[in-house]
Amino acid sequence: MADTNFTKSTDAPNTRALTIIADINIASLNDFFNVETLGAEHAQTVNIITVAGREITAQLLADVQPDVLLIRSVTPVNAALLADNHSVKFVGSATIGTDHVDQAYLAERNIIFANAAGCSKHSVAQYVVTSILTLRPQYWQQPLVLGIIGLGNIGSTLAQYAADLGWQVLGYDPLLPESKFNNASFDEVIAQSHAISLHVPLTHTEGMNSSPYPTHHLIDGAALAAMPADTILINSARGPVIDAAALEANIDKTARQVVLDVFEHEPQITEQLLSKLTIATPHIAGYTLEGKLRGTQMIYDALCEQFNVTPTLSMHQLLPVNMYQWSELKHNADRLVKFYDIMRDDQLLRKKVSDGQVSGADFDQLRRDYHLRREWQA
Ligand SMILES: NC(=O)C1=CN([C@@H]2O[C@H](COP(=O)(O)OP(=O)(O)OC[C@H]3O[C@@H](n4cnc5c(N)ncnc54)[C@H](O)[C@@H]3O)[C@@H](O)[C@H]2O)C=CC1
Ligand SMILES: O=C(O)C(=O)[C@H](O)COP(=O)(O)O
Repeated sequence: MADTNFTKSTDAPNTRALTIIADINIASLNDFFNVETLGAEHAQTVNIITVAGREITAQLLADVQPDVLLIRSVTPVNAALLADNHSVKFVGSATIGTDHVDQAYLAERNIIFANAAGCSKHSVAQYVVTSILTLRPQYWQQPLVLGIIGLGNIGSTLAQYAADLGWQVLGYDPLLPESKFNNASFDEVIAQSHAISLHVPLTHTEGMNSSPYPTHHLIDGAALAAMPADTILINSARGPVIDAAALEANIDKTARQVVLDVFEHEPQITEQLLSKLTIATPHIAGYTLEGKLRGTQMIYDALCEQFNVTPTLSMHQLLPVNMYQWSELKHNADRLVKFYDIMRDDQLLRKKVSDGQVSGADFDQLRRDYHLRREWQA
């Protein structure tokens, strides 16, 4: 069994340097990971090497041999990444999704893994409410039937916002018991909703992330054909949950309004697909200050647990005052859609089209330079 003790036997206590390789897009890394916040008995110095998530490679991990790897969603963590590394004891992903991490392999290597479940659930749910009310302001006055596929942290948070707005929720989640919101079949959600929002993990029929209810291409040509043409479709889960080719064909036929924050072939997007979407954003549904800091906090807390130290930093010490209350916004049509100007994010993405596509580099740059918005307080 691999050694999970962070203190190497050759190091005298208190002379230990802790080396962390981290995705540069993790918020407030230096605030959360330093000698004071991790406990001086574990690290007299903390070296953080920040790298773009897509540039965290097997070679880098073999050369640096860090103790800790902190990632977001764009770094696949698997045997290929870690085969020549013998030092990593802890991998933290400051994200909700875990489809990029081979957790069985990490367990085999006795490497502790932590993610940030639920960290941006309000941010993503607020993105969805904002997109619907931006596209169809009439639903301030009229009840909307909102279909929600996946009723975990994000789906159930969205369902609560919908209920607060007087909307009807048709929810489908085969892995949860029936409930007030988990009240419909997949076919009913598809056929009877005015808007459908997807909040499932990316899973497959076999291999890593396999599930009895796989979500890869869950929305395929057949599902799209059964969906009324005026139903809005929103995907802020993972791109491959929708079959992109079938989606393009369906939009050509129905002129459906489609909102995508995630794309099957992310980070590239073709101009052809983009031109058919009503709202398109570069995977930023969860990018609020609160959502990102909560993600960092959660992996910091998990590392502290491994070190057996009490966390000393709370994200609330880093957050500016937040005066935005759902109890006020939900009664004020104008203020809610101005609170988050989703069309600005859409336009910034469209401006990046060049030679028939948005390149991966431009997509990533928009995300790196994103002005983190605020969450409204539920
Ligand atoms: N666009 C963005 O910025 C973000 C995207 N995400 C994505 O959203 C996904 C969902 O996030 P959470 O709600 O926090 O996850 P969660 O794990 O709390 O909930 C997911 C739910 O989906 C259900 N589910 C699984 N397979 C299903 C199927 N075939 N049909 C219907 N329901 C199914 C599960 O039972 C679970 O209740 C994440 O896995 C991630 O990929 C998460 C955060 C930010
Ligand atoms: O939490 C998740 O899951 C997400 O999709 C993130 O919000 C986006 O993560 P990054 O792509 O910034 O790693």
